[in-house]
Amino acid sequence: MQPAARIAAAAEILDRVLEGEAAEKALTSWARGARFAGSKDRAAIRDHVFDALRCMGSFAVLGGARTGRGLMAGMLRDAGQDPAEVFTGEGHAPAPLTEAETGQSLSDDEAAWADIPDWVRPDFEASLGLDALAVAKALRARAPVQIRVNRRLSTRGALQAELADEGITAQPMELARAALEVTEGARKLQRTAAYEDGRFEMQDAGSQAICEAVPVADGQRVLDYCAGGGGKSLALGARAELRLHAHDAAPQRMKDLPARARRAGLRVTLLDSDDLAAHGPFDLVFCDVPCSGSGAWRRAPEGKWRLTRDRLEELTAIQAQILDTAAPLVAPGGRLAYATCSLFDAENAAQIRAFLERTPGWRQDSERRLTPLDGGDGFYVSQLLRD
Ligand SMILES: C[S@@+](CC[C@H](N)C(=O)[O-])C[C@H]1O[C@@H](n2cnc3c(N)ncnc32)[C@H](O)[C@@H]1O
Repeated sequence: MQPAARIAAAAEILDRVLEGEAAEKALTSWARGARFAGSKDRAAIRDHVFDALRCMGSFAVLGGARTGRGLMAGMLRDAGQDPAEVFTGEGHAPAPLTEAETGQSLSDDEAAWADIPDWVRPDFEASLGLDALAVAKALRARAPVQIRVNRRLSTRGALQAELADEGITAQPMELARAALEVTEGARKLQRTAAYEDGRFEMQDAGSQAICEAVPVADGQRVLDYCAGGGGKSLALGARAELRLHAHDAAPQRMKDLPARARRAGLRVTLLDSDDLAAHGPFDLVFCDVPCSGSGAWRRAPEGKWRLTRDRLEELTAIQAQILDTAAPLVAPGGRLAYATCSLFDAENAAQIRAFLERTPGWRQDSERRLTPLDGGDGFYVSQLLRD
């Protein structure tokens, strides 16, 4: 496909996303009806769609409309290209832009704020303080690809060399001891023997860093209370001989975890809600709670535009309830790690303050907040100790 035809396809897919269809679904159904598109075409179209979702506010202004065409015209203008050169109507190129589709220019700062929904901005600025504008700018860019070396089975140096043999370039990161950032060949990662054999996992370095911040020791009984696919379980289990247990309110989310754990050389016991108390108490309960996902808006940009004030309030209520339910599962002297991939105080420090106020017998041991300025996604972890 010509570059202009890819832009036309992305515009068509974006129109469906703007009507409410999930981006992944819209991309898949488009690809099904477009057998002529090769893997490079599909990857380029996907990049256009996700770039537009990350920068939907600014691209709509630059392109003159919050439509698939407007967003694509805005994307081209943002990159310093004249959209008229692409919107020619020739072959499979999109039709020429109309007068109504003339966009306005934006400064870098204005573009960054246009890409934070208006209702979010006050909380965003209050939570991030002097970093707010820089973080808003960082959220406009694609997320880097980062992996976690499974230090049970390899080292960063050995894995770096192994990946280099497959044409994949990766650099060690400071943010986490097991993190590598992949700068070339990322699309090949999940087809390598190193991946098949569990020598690395796909995991953002911020996510790794908050797991590394939590101390673990051989023999400890550990519960990953909101385990989902098990990213945190696997990261914790790679560091010590733990008795690992995983739970999720939606148990089907853990369906791949036993196989993932086996590949990583670990064993995890899956627990239903009714079995938790019988298997407790635990030395460590890790609560990677459902949240706004604002720290990961580079990776999952649809969430930024779909989040509402009501949903944020619902999430903070669920988080409080998880803290209240998980805390009694911690043994006396044990630890509860509360983690989010949110940038908002309401889901982070304020949530912990409220828990400590209503729950005697607990104190905060430490707290860490990361933003995309640290090199990975935004994350928060508070570690609480039970008397
Ligand atoms: C942030 S995700 C977990 C991601 C996972 N820990 C990982 O690293 O791959 C949050 C998870 O919490 C689960 N969840 C939602 N409400 C819950 C509740 N009340 N109790 C336990 N888990 C819950 C969701 O089903 C979801 O899988």
